[in-house]
Amino acid sequence: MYRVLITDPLSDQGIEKLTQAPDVEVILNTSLSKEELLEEISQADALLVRSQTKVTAEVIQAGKNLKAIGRAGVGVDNIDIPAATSRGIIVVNAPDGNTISTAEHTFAMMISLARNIPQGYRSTVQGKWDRKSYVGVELNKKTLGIIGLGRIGTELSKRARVFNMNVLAYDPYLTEERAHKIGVTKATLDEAIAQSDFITVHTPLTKETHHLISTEAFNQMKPGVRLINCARGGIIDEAALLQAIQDGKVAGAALDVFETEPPGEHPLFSLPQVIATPHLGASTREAQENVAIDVSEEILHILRDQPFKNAVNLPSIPAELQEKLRPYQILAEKLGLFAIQTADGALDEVTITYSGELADWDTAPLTRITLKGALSHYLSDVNYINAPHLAKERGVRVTEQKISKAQGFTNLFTVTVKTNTGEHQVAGTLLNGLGPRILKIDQYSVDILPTGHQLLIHHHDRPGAIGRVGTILGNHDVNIATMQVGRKDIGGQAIMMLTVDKAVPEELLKDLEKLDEIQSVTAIDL
Ligand SMILES: NC(=O)c1ccc[n+]([C@@H]2O[C@H](COP(=O)([O-])OP(=O)(O)OC[C@H]3O[C@@H](n4cnc5c(N)ncnc54)[C@H](O)[C@@H]3O)[C@@H](O)[C@H]2O)c1
Ligand SMILES: O=C(O)CC[C@@H](O)C(=O)O
Repeated sequence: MYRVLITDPLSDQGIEKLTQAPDVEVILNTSLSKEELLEEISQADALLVRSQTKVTAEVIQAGKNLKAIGRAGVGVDNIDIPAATSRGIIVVNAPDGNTISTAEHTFAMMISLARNIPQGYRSTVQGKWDRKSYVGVELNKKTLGIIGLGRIGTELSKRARVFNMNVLAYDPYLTEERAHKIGVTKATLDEAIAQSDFITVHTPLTKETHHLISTEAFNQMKPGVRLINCARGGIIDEAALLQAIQDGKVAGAALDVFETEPPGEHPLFSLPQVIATPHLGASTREAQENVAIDVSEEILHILRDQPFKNAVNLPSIPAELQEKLRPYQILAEKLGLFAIQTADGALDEVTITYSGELADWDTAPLTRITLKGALSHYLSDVNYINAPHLAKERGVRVTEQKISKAQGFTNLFTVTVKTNTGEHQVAGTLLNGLGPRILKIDQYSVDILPTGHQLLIHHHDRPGAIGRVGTILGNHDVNIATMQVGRKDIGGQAIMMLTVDKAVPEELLKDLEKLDEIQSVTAIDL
């Protein structure tokens, strides 16, 4: 039974997938103290939040069984992603479900700002009939600068065009072709800032976007410009905005998000030109249901080891590629684990060479899995999420190579591990209908199923060597399931590769090493 802890209010219908799943126990508690959260998370397999719960490194550390953190929404700034990644916990969000709601809210904020609707409402319900103070401006023929033309920015641009606005869009990833298709003018940041009557930001909050709109930007703006932020507090510098409104440069601002939330008695609220909502962008019945459904499905898929798509701390893999790569996963992991066990010393480098059809695909997911296989020999808490991070932390270089020819096979997968004592290579393939096989250990050809307990013996090719090895295994009551021998030259260097029915005891290895013709013996567990 998987325990899924939900600590922020989510739509009841949205989480039905979880509450009705026979293999899931949902613990719903939206008023946990920090201590209670640390206690509850220690039992949970997954955590589901909106933006209220701060999923800090301490919380993540306490989640001993935690496999996934789901964010019902887009922004994951309340989750310590590096801490989750280094613990191998998958973080998923629901990036699509609240796009329309947030674009509509932004549009509502822009119209409210243009027409002083909140100010007019307040005055009217106070019994006044003040029509002079609230003269607004039309959106028609005005220029709207959109900073960040992602999902929400794009939806907003469609609505702005219907209102006959000229849309200037700045986004480092925006191409002329896409701008043309959407019907906006691609602009530089300076152009969007200097030429717009309304400016709205729709980027994530990052190092680059923190205070992207600050004093320098306000200085470049048209007098009478109006600003909207329904993305993240901190993209607009609030102190600089306050000054720009007081200086008369900015005619108004509509804010749904703040540098600190809740903002309390913010100095901006004393200005009549500022309108505000309490982070309501995604607060619609539809959006909340959508994001809760999306993230619940993702959590279920992760827990059940099924494909999922919205991981924030993993590169996204198209479903078609996932299907192609799936059969190679066992081969990748086993080759990594096999290769590392053939090597002594501290691991410096892992090189994965993809040949044949593999060379044409994005093999990054397989590289992660191979690395997971290799590192799991040393580390207990490694998985394919944290494997690259753990390798980097330990100074292990990881490289991929691609070769179109696969030596007569449809595909060939070679793992080379370099340690401070030498270099070892193991190659394998996926045989159609037969599954994974190890085909080469260093320069020796073999044909082994990558599973179970193996013994790799380097020896001199001498008569009787195989018999003596067999006798020692028999003396230790270890049954040989399969045996293969490979050699370079008659009477030269050779290997024996044995699959045995149980783990090889240490004394057996010592007895084998005593034989004259044996150079090295390695027990390999796959
Ligand atoms: N107010 C709310 O309730 C609410 C609801 C949903 C989303 N959001 C926030 O809205 C923002 C946008 O969400 P989205 O779903 O459109 O995200 P998105 O990822 O689809 O779009 C973000 C865009 O910003 C662009 N970008 C990144 N850095 C940039 C930079 N330095 N300059 C210009 N553009 C840059 C990216 O290229 C991308 O196109 C996020 O911050 C999200 O957290 C707020
Ligand atoms: O949960 C919310 O209401 C806020 C969501 C929003 O900020 C997001 O990033 O998706």
